[in-house]
Amino acid sequence: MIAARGAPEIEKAKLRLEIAELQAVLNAKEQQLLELQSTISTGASNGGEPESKQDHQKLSNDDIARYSRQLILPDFGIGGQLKLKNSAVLIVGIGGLGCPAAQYLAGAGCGSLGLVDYDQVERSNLHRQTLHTVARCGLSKAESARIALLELNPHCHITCHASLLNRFNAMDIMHGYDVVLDCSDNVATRYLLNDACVMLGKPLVSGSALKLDGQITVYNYGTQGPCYRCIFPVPPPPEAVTNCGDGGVLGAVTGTIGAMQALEAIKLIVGLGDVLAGRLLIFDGSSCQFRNIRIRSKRANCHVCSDQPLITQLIDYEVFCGMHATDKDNPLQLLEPEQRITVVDYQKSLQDKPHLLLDVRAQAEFEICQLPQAINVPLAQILDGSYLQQLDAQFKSSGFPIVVVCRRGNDSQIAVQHMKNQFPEHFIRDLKGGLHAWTNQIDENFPIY
Ligand SMILES: Nc1ncnc2c1ncn2[C@@H]1O[C@H](COP(=O)(O)OP(=O)(O)OP(=O)(O)O)[C@@H](O)[C@H]1O
Ligand SMILES: [Zn+2]
Repeated sequence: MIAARGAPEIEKAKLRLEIAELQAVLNAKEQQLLELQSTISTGASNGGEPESKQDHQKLSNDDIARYSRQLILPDFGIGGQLKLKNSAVLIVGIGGLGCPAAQYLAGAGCGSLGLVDYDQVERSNLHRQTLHTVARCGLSKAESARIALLELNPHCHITCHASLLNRFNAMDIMHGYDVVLDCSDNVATRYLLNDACVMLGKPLVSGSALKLDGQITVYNYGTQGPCYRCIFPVPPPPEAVTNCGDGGVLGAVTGTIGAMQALEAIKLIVGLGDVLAGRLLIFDGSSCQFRNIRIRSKRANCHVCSDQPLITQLIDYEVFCGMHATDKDNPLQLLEPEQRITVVDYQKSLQDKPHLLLDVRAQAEFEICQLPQAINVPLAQILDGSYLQQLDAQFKSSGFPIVVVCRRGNDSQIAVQHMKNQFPEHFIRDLKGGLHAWTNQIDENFPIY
């Protein structure tokens, strides 16, 4: 069943990745060299930290030529450019938001950028994560972004943190930066960044995007600016949260919000315009409308930013939110092992026999790819009972075994659990690991998304 992909293609991809990895090592060495050179000239070491304590007093001729179009802006000028050159910005998440944000900050001449991401580049990132490339699939996102950013602006000092930001490393990583950008994709990281920014007294430029919609605001700005907890004292229930991997997103939407995050960071550093604090900008990409809504000011009894905070050190945010901070290896474990069937067992013992294969993904996903014989019944129709009424009639006549499949084997478990309540005696199994397991274990030519 498994068809081998062309050997030269695999060889080519391997070589491209090897080149990218070597380039990442080379960049890290060049960065070390620059740091050593600056240690020799200043007599002090910054231990690989951002050069936030830099005090450039002058622009070079290269700076003047490079930044000329923004230098002539009356409210920006030499003073603004020098502030940017002496600034350090930390970007958490080098994905759909973090890539454009980093690109505009490096391009504008931000002196130091810190890039935090635990993940590696995947093909499904490329439509929106504009700093990564085909050749760098498999490379750490932080390293991949550094390669692209140094090509754009070799004067930018870039520090890569290719690890998960958590309560143990956050204060250490964040303390040297002037502004933090939340370009992450999960609630646990949002609370972590908020609390750490409040404790460290740093503004947090927070962005999010899903489907065709986006939002951006600045938390913890000045004495009156609310923090994330002032607005959301308690996390949402896990089932109310959707990420881009499940809900989908258009790259131009993350690009819009990421670029605006860079703009707010530049305004904060330079002292330009009205910072988007105490307001939330909502972007509706489908009607192309921006709405600016006022959000509440600081909450007098906020657990972290009030005068008598209850939270004075970082907590376990995954436990607090009941959600993971990573989307890696977090499969739902809802069913007992005997209520599930592996792709190998399904293929061997059931696929060629009469059975009902229900695919519970949304119709748009079913149209991308489907297993032979699969019938599309989106999860919502199973949960609202509308499909089960039909099924009841079919059961009485056929009694066929039922297998339920989805993309990764999470929704299929929810469907099986629901159906089992109605038909406890019937053979109903969830296809363990879903279509991803099918591609990985049965047919590598089956599309993966
Ligand atoms: N606590 C964290 N520490 C480091 N990186 C984080 C943390 N939380 C989220 N991220 C990173 O933030 C980025 C969010 O970007 P985005 O949602 O566009 O990417 P993605 O996870 O690659 O998307 P997809 O869901 O399509 O796979 C990801 O690259 C993710 O690895
Ligand atoms: Zn608060």
